[in-house]
Amino acid sequence: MMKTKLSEILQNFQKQDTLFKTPEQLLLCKGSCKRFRIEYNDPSKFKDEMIKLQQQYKTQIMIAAIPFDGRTKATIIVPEKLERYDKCRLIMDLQVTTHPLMIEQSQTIPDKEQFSEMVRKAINFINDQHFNKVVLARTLNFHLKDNPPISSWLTNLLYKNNQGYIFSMGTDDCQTLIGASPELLVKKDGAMVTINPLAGSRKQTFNKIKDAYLEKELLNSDKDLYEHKIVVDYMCEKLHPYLSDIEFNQRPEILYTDTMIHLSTVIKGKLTNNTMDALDLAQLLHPTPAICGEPQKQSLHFIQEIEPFNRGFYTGLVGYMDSNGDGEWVITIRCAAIEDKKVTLFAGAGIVNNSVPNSEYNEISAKLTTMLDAMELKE
Ligand SMILES: C=C(O[C@@H]1C=C(C(=O)O)C=C[C@H]1O)C(=O)O
Repeated sequence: MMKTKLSEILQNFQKQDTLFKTPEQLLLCKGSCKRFRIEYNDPSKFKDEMIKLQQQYKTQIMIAAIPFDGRTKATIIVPEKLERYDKCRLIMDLQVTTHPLMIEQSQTIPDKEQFSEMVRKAINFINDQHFNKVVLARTLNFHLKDNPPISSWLTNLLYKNNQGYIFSMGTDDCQTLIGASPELLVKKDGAMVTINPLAGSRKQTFNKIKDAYLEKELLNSDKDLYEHKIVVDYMCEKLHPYLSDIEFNQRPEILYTDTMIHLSTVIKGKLTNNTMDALDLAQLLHPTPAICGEPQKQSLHFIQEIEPFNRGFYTGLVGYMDSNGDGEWVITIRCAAIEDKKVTLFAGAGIVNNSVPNSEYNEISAKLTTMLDAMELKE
């Protein structure tokens, strides 16, 4: 079997190219592709557009980035030439690359005080029974002196996140979306459907004894188990009409990322309705309470009102679908949006009635480290 070095694949990777790596395979589109920006006000219209493009260009695989909400257009990539590598064909020969950055300006939006105020407001709304959970986010903004070294950052993300879903995609002529998400929203492979919600988090300490303690603490924390259960219950309720033989453990498991420890539940089932494709399933679930809230409508409205920025692609979806309707969609977290020399990092945390503003702020700082580490920066 011919093997390929990952370092060779990444050579000359440009900000407009597309890479999507799952734990099993890597999709790559270097050079020419067709890129479409499509309104996302109405998910079913977006779906129609995607199918139309698939038929028009007779393409095997389409890659797309779907925004958090209708304020941002989605991006569909129709590759002219797509390379697909199975994991077993890849030689993981990457090394951390160092690329010192000159930062002209940096800013946290919202700042600590504003964020704490947002959390307190959310808790008031929860106590007044407007919703049970809401996910609030913050951003870290950098203005660089030079063009961002995207291929170095991508190399570092790939090096450090062996288990995750790594992506870099030109979402517009001058925009790039890059990140390493640990969260699979949905995978469809024939009739088999897998979803893997995460919710409930601790910052990894990299000390075995302390991390083992944190694992235990997470697995026994009523607050985190409740946050997690809200997501699992929502997923099961949404999928129930379309899946049979739904299987999952009643108690969540532990999942490690490069920086975090999460509660995780793998849910598997068999599609009973063979007209549903991977995008239908993703749109059925998005936005989940792992990144929005519960109930969806009220928490979404709260987020749109209170967060002092537009999430754009953050907490949206990135993934692919093939001409059989199979594909994988992951939640766009642990990511950055790059526009020329401006880089915006995003992260969020689930708020429930007994959340503590300072802990949520720190949890977000920990989540931001995935991108900061790749950029060799500190908050
Ligand atoms: C919202 C984010 O992460 C989500 C929120 C989590 C939580 O609140 O515990 C855990 C994983 C993700 O579902 C993020 O990383 O930005």
